[in-house]
Amino acid sequence: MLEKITVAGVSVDTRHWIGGKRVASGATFTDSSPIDGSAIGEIARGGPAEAEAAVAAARAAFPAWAATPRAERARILHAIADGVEKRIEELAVVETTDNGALLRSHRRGVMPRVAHNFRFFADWLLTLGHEDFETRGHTNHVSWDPAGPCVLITPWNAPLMLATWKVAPALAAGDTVVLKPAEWSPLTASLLADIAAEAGLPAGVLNVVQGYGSEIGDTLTSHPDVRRISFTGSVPTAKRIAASAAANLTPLSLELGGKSPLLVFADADLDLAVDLAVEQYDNAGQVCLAATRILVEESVAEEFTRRFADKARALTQGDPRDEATDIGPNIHPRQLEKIDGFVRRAVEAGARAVVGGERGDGQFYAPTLLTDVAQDSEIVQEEVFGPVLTLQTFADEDEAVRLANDTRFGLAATLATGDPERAERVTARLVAGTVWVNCFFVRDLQAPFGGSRQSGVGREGGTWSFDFYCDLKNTVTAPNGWSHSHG
Ligand SMILES: NC(=O)C1=CN([C@@H]2O[C@H](COP(=O)(O)OP(=O)(O)OC[C@H]3O[C@@H](n4cnc5c(N)ncnc54)[C@H](O)[C@@H]3O)[C@@H](O)[C@H]2O)C=CC1
Ligand SMILES: O=C(O)/C=C/C=C(\O)C(=O)O
Repeated sequence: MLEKITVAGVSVDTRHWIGGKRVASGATFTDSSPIDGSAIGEIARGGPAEAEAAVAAARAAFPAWAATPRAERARILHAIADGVEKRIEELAVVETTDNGALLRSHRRGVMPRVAHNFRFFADWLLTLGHEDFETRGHTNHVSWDPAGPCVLITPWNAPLMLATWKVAPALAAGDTVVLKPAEWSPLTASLLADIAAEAGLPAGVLNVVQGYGSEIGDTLTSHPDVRRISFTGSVPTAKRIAASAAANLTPLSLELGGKSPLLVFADADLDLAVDLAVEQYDNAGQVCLAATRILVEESVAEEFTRRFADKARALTQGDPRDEATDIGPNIHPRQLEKIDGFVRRAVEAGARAVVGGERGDGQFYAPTLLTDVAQDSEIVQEEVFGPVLTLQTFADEDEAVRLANDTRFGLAATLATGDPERAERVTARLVAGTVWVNCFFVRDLQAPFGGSRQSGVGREGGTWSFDFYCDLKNTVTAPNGWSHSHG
């Protein structure tokens, strides 16, 4: 196995990063590029031994990192952000080669957000107050104690962005980390380990292990020394992780799938509504937040569908490295099979493809809009995670809300309406972690982020991240040194 490979001109270490050292495994797996299916390189394929070593390193590093003053932890997080900013171009080209998402998005949006994740949580840490209050003359002092080693398991659709949402608050909180990136996009996590070491993060505070979740995951998630597990990915994997974590009652944060609705009311600005709908093809539909179920009021459905189809057909699908490309490939041949299976079964069940409905060359799937779909059908109820949207109509607000809420998910919802009172009424009735009104994907790290129902457990973002990654402690001190009062 080559210890270092060159990816789009960037040197990437293919080994694990454990206790401040590169560690190889006897076995490897092949990482391929979704752009053309070519092999990028052989990556270390970790198992229980590497998981044990990484947790041991995180455990050993914990006391010193937890005792590091907040201001120093924040300084190192800012230094990591500096390192990310210096290497935006490298991170962007490597990520695009690895997961096929648009290079222009990585350059201008995603990688700057990666740096921002570190800056935001570094700064937020310094604003976390010590909530002091009084009870019958006694003082209550609430402190945010570091919790311990955390296992962070992340997906392939936005690999470094989603990983650093977890890594940054965990490190800021004074925890140590074992990061397990997805096997379909392992590379930028390795670059992050280099950047963190260069920024002066002590050995063992951040560890990165590579490999298949099915081989390395259970040792990580059932480990008694692990104090927190944060996972983003699919519902079935979340259930396995939760079962494994149950052995030690390890607290979990789960950010899972979605089948979010876009509700278009007749009073909406229809051009805006169409733009919002077409935006759902972003990242080839591989976005948990995507509003994949378009619900349109009957009176404007025909006009909406016509305008949507015109826009969707004008999208450019192709090489994600080209500036002009709107939609790149899907991550893996297996994911493509899955997407195609969903569409074929939907069409067999009576759905009509108004736009797309078929595979393209290589790992591309045509942006697709399906109509004539039943509310209880698979295509309406299950997350496809590809560029496939459905369109249904509704007669009134009650029906819109009923359809919108009628899945097992509750991650997000988007409304297009010109009536602010309607927006307020409908929002109050929706089951969703985030609701956007006449906008989409406006994100702020201060906000709570997560899903209801099977879209997740818990919230991260701002103080909610510190609630999760810290052990909150209340210290009650008696006046004048002592008291036996407990009434
Ligand atoms: N952000 C999201 O909401 C995401 C949703 N998905 C959904 O999941 C479907 C399947 O995609 P997958 O890549 O198979 O997702 P997955 O949920 O299996 O993988 C996500 C991460 O979990 C790890 N993992 C897998 N099994 C594990 C185990 N037993 N213990 C610990 N970690 C484990 C993987 O290695 C990867 O790092 C997609 O079609 C999509 O519907 C996938 C990725 C992200
Ligand atoms: O970029 C964000 O703010 C959120 C992204 C979330 C996903 O893409 C996901 O988990 O799939």
